[in-house]
Amino acid sequence: MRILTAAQTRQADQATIQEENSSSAALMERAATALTEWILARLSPPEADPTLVFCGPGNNGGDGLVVARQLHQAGFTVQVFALPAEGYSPDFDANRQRLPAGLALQTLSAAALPVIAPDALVVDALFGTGLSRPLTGLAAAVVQHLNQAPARVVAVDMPSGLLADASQPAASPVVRARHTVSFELPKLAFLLPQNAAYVGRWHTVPIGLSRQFLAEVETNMYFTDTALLAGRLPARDQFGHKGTYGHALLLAGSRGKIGAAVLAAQACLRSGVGLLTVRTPAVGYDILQTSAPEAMALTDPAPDFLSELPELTPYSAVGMGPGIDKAEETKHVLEQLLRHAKVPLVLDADALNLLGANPELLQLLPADTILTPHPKEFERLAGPARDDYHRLELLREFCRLHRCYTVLKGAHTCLGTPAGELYFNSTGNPGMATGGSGDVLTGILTALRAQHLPALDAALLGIYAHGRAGDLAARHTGQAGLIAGDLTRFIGPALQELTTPDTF
Ligand SMILES: NC(=O)C1=CN([C@@H]2O[C@H](COP(=O)(O)OP(=O)(O)OC[C@H]3O[C@@H](n4cnc5c(N)ncnc54)[C@H](O)[C@@H]3O)[C@@H](O)[C@H]2O)[C@@H](O)CC1
Ligand SMILES: [K+]
Repeated sequence: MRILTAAQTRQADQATIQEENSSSAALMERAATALTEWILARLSPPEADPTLVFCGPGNNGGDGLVVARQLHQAGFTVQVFALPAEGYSPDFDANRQRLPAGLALQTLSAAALPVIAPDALVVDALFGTGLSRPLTGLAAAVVQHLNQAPARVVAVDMPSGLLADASQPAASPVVRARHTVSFELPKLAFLLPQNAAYVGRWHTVPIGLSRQFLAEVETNMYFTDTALLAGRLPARDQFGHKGTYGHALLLAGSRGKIGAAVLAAQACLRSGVGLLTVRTPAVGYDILQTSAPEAMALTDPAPDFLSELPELTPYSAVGMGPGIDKAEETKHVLEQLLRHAKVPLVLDADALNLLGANPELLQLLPADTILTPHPKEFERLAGPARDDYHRLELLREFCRLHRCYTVLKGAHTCLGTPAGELYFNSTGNPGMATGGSGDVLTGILTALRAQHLPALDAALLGIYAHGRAGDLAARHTGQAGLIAGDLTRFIGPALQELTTPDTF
């Protein structure tokens, strides 16, 4: 699905209203009802006693008034408060009129902010996508008051004070929500680690925004879900043979890190490749032949690290990096690979650190190479970022400049493309923050590229399947107990879910 800016979200609202020939009040009622239902599905009145709803002067506040009315009607003990303002939005005013007699709107004042009981449910409807400047004065004081309360906060659409798609102004407070319930689509802000403490756990509720608008709006940010992946992974050919599915080469491992080569190899084998050859230094030969017997082993003349590039003709894709060393000889292997490879490349780990330390090598990167840095490795490639938003700008620039696909690994792994698009992944869990997880990803991506998938499809599918394998594995191991080797067992099922079925 697409990720919209705040301005595009307003356009989506308008397009929906026009398409349905309805009104913004009707859309507000629908949106707020979806949010009320989200609460009612989780809490009954005694579990949310009292419920305090804090409203701002705009349509986010209007949503809050609707939620307050509906929860009151559902038997919750509700108090509803509004920030004083010179003017309120028309839909706010209309919903103020609709508050039932037993539910009076109280105006907030700095001198008497309401006491919030520890087990209260707080609905934060102060500001949503219309926030246009830093919070100051009473609005800031109310946010700080909510943040000091030990209550459970549910934010309507956005935690108040957070901008949907841009860096936070310094010193502007933001509500720390336990849950954020967003209308229809996630906001960019939810996907960045620096906002996690404000957003809490986020959820989307459908509000029936115009399908046509959402399908056609021009954006360069996407949230990778199964709909976005549909049709990208073809079913296997009835008459296919191992030659049909490519021959991958992995350049991996050094003394003490042959495990990385093994993990990448196992993942590659589990991702549908026809043949796999793994080139390790001599120290890796026995280990690899024993732990990944389906792979062919090719030994480098050096005992402990890679020192020579093998003949590349047999291979349909090459992955380099898992467990390698930063030795000068290995740098030479990388340079030769970049100069001579005529097939797709995947670069990871110390292959990226070698690129970072020798930026002249970046000029040799073949177009459509996939790089898989974590944030620290990315910093070595593209320089330090001021914050998560700036890092995304650097990612866009880097991919454009080097015509490459860069997989910035993290909770919502972000794929940057040469066209300047950003794709945020939707699968995976914190159990995957464990050594070897990245080696598995490199194996998957190399396999998909070896099978002749375009770089974008291979990257999107590989990242998603890697996370999904982690989610499936964690059902058995728990998150803390998950190790990278567990992922390899679930790559097959994850890819199977994504495979385009044969249709009649
Ligand atoms: N437009 C629509 O049809 C719909 C809008 N919805 C809701 O409307 C929200 C957006 O509504 P709005 O565009 O009215 O915006 P908001 O309600 O987020 O905020 C706008 C109001 O806050 C004031 N304001 C902005 N920054 C401020 C600051 N720093 N300090 C003090 N006041 C400030 C503005 O002057 C304006 O009165 C969404 O987040 C969502 O909750 C939903 O009801 C769905 C339908
Ligand atoms: K809010």
